[in-house]
Amino acid sequence: MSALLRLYQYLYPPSTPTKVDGALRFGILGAATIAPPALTQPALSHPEVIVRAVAARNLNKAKAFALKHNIPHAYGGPDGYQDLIDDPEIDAIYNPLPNGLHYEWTMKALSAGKHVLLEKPAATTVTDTRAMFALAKKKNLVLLEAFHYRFHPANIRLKAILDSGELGAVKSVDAFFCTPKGIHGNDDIRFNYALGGGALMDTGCYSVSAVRHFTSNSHTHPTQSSIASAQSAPASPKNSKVDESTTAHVFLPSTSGTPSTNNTDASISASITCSCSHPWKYGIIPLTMPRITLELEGGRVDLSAFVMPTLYHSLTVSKGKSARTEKVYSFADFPEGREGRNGEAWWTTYRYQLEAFVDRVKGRESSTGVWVEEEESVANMAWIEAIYEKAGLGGRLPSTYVHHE
Ligand SMILES: NC(=O)C1=CN([C@@H]2O[C@H](COP(=O)(O)OP(=O)(O)OC[C@H]3O[C@@H](n4cnc5c(N)ncnc54)[C@H](OP(=O)(O)O)[C@@H]3O)[C@@H](O)[C@H]2O)C=CC1
Ligand SMILES: O=C1OC[C@@H](O)[C@H](O)[C@H]1O
Repeated sequence: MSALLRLYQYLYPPSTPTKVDGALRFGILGAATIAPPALTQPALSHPEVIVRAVAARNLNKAKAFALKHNIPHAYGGPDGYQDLIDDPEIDAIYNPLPNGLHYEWTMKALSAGKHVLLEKPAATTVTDTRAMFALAKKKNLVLLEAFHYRFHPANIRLKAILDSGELGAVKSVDAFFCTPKGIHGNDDIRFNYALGGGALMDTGCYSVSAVRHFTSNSHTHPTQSSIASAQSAPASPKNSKVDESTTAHVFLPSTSGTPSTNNTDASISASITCSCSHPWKYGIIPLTMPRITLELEGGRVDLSAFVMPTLYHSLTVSKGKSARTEKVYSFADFPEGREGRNGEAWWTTYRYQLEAFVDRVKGRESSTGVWVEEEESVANMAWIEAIYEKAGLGGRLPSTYVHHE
């Protein structure tokens, strides 16, 4: 299937099934740019998902968004977000608010008994991240940090290749994800410190997540010696705590789950590059596509477009002079076949993620076999905090919201 056909089928899903009884009814907090690709579009092809309402600070904005995306209810005004959360016909909240508001509104949603699909990065601090998961646990609710890339078969296949031992132990990893200069305006949430902005928070959180996941260090926290170096370029002198770009070189233990105590030969060397304002090559070519490369004892693996593999990606395994390239758009592309796993080649990372989220809420085993656990979200935040400290920018502002349960 070609990239064009996948794009067409993404835009016009070949099946838009009738919603079943007991479908999960979502409410969206904010008429955010990411909400259509991450939720309303994937919901079209999911028989168990209904997007019931959207809330925006301005009611007219909410109504326009609702009309455009075929959402039956809109909330607005100063109480709009809370009204949406309190709607008894809503079971789950999608939270794509600015990072600095993730904690407050996730706590409020959980408090009201709603499951939460929470945009990345989970919050601005480790403490706030832990508190959200503690409340979810207490309330027996599902809370997922939306690291959508993890649910796509291309990334699942990459992890399977690494875990198979075919190439031996990982020696180093390099993860890159940037957005081109000018894509985000100066008033974008990404350049706002009070709202949890910064490149490491934005695209960098994927690279931090990916280097940890693919080296089997999902639960590993940083130690004093694990960040070898980190440099951040502030967005502007006025905006000196917001990084326009960050590069970091870190060490991860070569065995899963054992925190690194020093940068020994046994450590995996990882490099992370992110930017919200990456220069265009020759002024016209945006060299910003996400990519991850792992060097192992017996070869090398490259996955292009690891954050957005649906339209096109390339998973290349090189051993000495030989190389093979795999394309893994659905589980049917796995060498062993799909083995009862759901998915179509045109499904985006968000669609696979939605499948897993619904499975989890319904108490079913995930058909993607993937989940982003609480401890992974907490550890990711810890690495982000530690890299910012090393780069001299200090941590992000904790939320000022005080939750009373
Ligand atoms: N999973 C993914 O691929 C992506 C995830 N993201 C994540 O999603 C979140 C939103 O990103 P994005 O959609 O690009 O951002 P937008 O700026 O488009 O949306 C943010 C929403 O937050 C609301 N909001 C509430 N308070 C404020 C405030 N004080 N200032 C600005 N906005 C406010 C606005 O809602 P209202 O409509 O009420 O005015 C707005 O719609 C971030 O956490 C980001 O990291 C972003 C892009 C891709
Ligand atoms: O999560 C994201 O993915 C896509 C990027 O363009 C965006 O800046 C980031 O928020």
